[in-house]
Amino acid sequence: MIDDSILPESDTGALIDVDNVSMVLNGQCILQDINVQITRGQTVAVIGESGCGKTVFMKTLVGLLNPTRGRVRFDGQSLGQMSQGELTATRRRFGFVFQNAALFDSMTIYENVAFPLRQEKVQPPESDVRNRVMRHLAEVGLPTSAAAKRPAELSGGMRKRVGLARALILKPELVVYDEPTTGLDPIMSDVINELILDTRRRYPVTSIVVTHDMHTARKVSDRVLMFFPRWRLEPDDSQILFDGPPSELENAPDRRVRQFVRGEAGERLDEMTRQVDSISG
Ligand SMILES: Nc1ncnc2c1ncn2[C@@H]1O[C@H](COP(=O)(O)OP(=O)(O)OP(=O)(O)O)[C@@H](O)[C@H]1O
Repeated sequence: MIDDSILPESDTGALIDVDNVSMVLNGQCILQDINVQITRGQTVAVIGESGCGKTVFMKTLVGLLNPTRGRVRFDGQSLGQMSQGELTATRRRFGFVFQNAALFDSMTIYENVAFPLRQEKVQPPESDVRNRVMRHLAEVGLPTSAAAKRPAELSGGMRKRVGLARALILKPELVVYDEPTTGLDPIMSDVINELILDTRRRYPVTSIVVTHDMHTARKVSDRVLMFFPRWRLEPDDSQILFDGPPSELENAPDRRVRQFVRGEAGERLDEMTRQVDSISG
């Protein structure tokens, strides 16, 4: 890994500045020369076929993975140059909504939502914790009676809403949603989409939404990034095939983008058939 302190400072004013990032994992180049600036208040959907590097990109953005090359800056500060303490403090400005909600099974819903508050250096009084937990549960449309339950007693959609309440309780500046609607029926998916929009209406949060759900990408985002697997590109091709508003996806100049958003396999089917043929001899 190169020392990013030797790179010239050029603050772009973006909340997140992904500056020429490449990532090699197990000898395979997953991300190459990625440049993305995300301004405060934007909701960015990250789309692309399975294995193209969406999750690796998202983890690099929040400092869970260190890029092999380049740097990521949050609010002008390079994540790679932060001490562990600074990184932990910065991550407290992020909220994570995980695909499977990632709740603690042994804790009640109340304690799950209160969890980030319990990690604060200065513990707020219990009456304050209670007010905040109950308000956040109400904001995601969960009844008061849910507070005493355990995650196993709730439906998948309810658990996702608990995960959202927990992610928002510290009023994060950045919220990262990992497949927020996967596994939900269309109505519950739309409830989650509305909650994402509602959160943005309530305060100027910046959001990254990694999703396979084109309805979600179109509905909640004001910007879409479409990644393509690095190994299927020519060396000089950009790995981001689309960067623009969702309204322009349908008529994107790149055929691969149009095929993806319409759910058409196109030549991918031929490619896969050829791969199977070559394996089977
Ligand atoms: N920690 C890791 N170590 C080694 N390889 C990894 C690691 N994480 C991801 N990869 C590889 O990086 C590639 C991209 O993975 P990633 O999870 O980012 O894809 P994705 O676009 O999020 O896919 P999906 O939509 O299926 O979740 C895959 O080939 C994966 O095997």
